[in-house]
Amino acid sequence: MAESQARTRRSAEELKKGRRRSMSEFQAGAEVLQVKGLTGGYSPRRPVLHELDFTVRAGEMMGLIGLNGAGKSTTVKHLLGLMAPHRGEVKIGGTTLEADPERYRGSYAYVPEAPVLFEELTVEEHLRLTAMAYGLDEKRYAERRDRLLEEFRMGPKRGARAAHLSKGMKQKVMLMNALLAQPALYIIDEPFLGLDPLGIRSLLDRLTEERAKGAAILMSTHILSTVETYCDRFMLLHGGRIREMGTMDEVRMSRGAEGDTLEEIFYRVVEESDADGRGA
Ligand SMILES: Nc1ncnc2c1ncn2[C@@H]1O[C@H](COP(=O)(O)OP(=O)(O)OP(=O)(O)O)[C@@H](O)[C@H]1O
Repeated sequence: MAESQARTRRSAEELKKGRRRSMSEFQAGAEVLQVKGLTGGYSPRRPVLHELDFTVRAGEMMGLIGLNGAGKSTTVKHLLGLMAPHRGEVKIGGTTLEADPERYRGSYAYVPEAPVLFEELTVEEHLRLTAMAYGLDEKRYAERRDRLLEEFRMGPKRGARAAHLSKGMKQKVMLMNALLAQPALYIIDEPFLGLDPLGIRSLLDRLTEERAKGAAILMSTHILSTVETYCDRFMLLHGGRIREMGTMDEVRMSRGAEGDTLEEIFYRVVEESDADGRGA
């Protein structure tokens, strides 16, 4: 146990080196994520992403959708700074990764599709680690922790080690960590995998609340009905290109597709893109 606490402290110190930017530092509507001309991928000779241009503003939820292999995860890897652009740039919190790595990394929380946890740490130790890393004071930490444990129905598991949690519970810990930190930008990859219906509802309610408080949210998912209901705007990637972007109304209007669902628009865009030879 002492060893796990020491590890918690060490990891927190590592994370704390950065200057964290919370969403309260951003004006409503400010462009928290700015992507300009991003061309990138795994080999400079064969880019996967082509000239992506988009922003996510404070107080906005953007859905990132596309078929398997469209380039969603590759886009996210570029945003996280795990891959360098071949051309173009990515700014988070007003800075590129090169210009100010600490501020850049401190401005977002990332929730991956597959949970990444310390097997030996308990649920509560994970939350405490995040609180230490983001410099939360004890009072605020305790308030947010208790609320999240209740909302995600994880109270009974607060003392359980990650190794002993179910798949969905592990995912909940990742989400609770992000929500505890309250960053300027949430980058969330397929958040609903493994969550039960109550967990999905809690997450959507909380994301809606965070957005109302000024958070910017980029959410990649295959659940189109959720994008249609909850996201302010969406971008549809196909073959590493943005083939549609905007609000549902904007896209319907520009395509003359009044009354169409996102699913109908999605199929049409994919068919058109394949027909003109620019598909995946
Ligand atoms: N590590 C890698 N090395 C080389 N190419 C890769 C690698 N990972 C993905 N790719 C390729 O990049 C392209 C985009 O893949 P990506 O994982 O970004 O798709 P995605 O939209 O996230 O798909 P999914 O919905 O299946 O998660 C695909 O052609 C894929 O084969």
